[in-house]
Amino acid sequence: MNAAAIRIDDLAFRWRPDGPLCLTLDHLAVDAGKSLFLHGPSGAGKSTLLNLIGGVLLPERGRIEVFGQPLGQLSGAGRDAFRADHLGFVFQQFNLLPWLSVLDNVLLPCRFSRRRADRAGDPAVAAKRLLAALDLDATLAGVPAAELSVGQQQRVAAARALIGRPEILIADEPTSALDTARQDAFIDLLLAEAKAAGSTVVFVSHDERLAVHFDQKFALTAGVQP
Ligand SMILES: Nc1ncnc2c1ncn2[C@@H]1O[C@H](COP(=O)(O)OP(=O)(O)OP(=O)(O)O)[C@@H](O)[C@H]1O
Repeated sequence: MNAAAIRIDDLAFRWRPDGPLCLTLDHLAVDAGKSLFLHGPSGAGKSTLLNLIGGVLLPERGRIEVFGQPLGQLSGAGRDAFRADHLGFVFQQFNLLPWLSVLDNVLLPCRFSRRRADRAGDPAVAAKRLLAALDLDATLAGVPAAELSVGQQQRVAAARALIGRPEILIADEPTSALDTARQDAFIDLLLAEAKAAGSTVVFVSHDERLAVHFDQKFALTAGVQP
């Protein structure tokens, strides 16, 4: 059995057909249930690579498989459904819907994916459990996301990414707004919940100090050859 959750071979990506190469990568594999720390300087292509793994972007060359599914073999709609079913995202700016309550933000993936809703069991119960596990006060569940502090938004974004136990959890610099002690505490909570959910983690940061929390690390370097 192929235990790789993510497998990338011979990848090349450019934003415009006549533009420079943005990213090249010979090989990267992450085993199921493991955590990968992806680092590199600003502009090295970290967010671009996450979008390739999520099937939001397609490479010019190469192969990306997620749990044995080559993303390039799926249609656009197929990749959207695959992403909703199997991947949870924590974005750098969290991307919460400000007018929705904390609880409704966490429940969003269950609206877009029947599979995520089924795997959550009772989604509202699962959402409240995740919020508690991520140290968010239960009294905030009904509060609009717009009224939260940055640290609270981050925990809601993490709960939203984890609901319905996605096979892959992707986090793009989710700690950059926090001080060092709170970064470490948040990463520990995130990894503990990902482990409980059985999720494979890809975590991006330019701050290599954070690598100690993860099973595996991979560096992207800026400036690939055209
Ligand atoms: N939508 C886009 N269209 C064209 N070029 C883009 C687009 N998004 C990013 N780029 C370019 O691709 C390169 C890689 O960007 P990317 O955001 O992936 O880097 P990063 O390593 O995540 O950087 P950071 O740490 O600053 O977030 C940069 O040169 C950037 O200017």
